[in-house]
Amino acid sequence: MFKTNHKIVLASASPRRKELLTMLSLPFDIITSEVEETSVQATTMQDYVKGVALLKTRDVAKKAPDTTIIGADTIVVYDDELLHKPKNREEAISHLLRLSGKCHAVMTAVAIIEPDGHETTFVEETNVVFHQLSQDLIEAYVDSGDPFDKAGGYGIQTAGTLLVKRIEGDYNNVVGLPLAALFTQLVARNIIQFAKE
Ligand SMILES: Cc1cn([C@H]2C[C@H](O)[C@@H](COP(=O)(O)OP(=O)(O)OP(=O)(O)O)O2)c(=O)[nH]c1=O
Repeated sequence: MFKTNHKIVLASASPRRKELLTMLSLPFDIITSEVEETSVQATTMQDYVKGVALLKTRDVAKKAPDTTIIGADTIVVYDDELLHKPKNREEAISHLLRLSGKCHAVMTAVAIIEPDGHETTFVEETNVVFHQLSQDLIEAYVDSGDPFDKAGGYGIQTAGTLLVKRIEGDYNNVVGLPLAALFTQLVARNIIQFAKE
């Protein structure tokens, strides 16, 4: 469907991002970054998440010259607060209790760094409304182990889908990579083209 003459690297250890990028049917490698995400200072959540995505992507760009690097970061924001990946059972339960019956925002920032150093960043936002959750459902879900590697403490693509009443925006953005918006940027930057037969 598409073609590229760029060597593309995904700067992510997330299996979900790998799966989503695979949907473009273009070859890419994975190189993960080792940066400390907490070092980013920003005045808005959008700037914060962009800063983290850029930090990871720049770190990988240093290790992989002559390539186009794509990196991302996903945050869950409720009531102007960041709900990080839960560190333990209590924190996972507390995140889900807070989100129960309410609407929160999932923001994913994407950074693209081209071989000449050109940087593109953007943030995509999806609103997610949770059902009113019972304590039994919250505990059973937390005890499944699913929340711990995920921002906000749930995965919409796994059993966490049971928590979700509705969403407004791109589903893939919640999973970790707004593929349609990324595609638009890759075409606009002429990194990928339509492969006409
Ligand atoms: C809200 C939500 C988050 N997540 C995941 C997406 C991200 O992988 C993770 C947020 O953590 P990130 O720090 O964005 O990503 P990561 O640490 O998994 O991977 P890397 O930094 O190497 O790219 O939460 C889901 O899988 N489903 C969901 O519904």
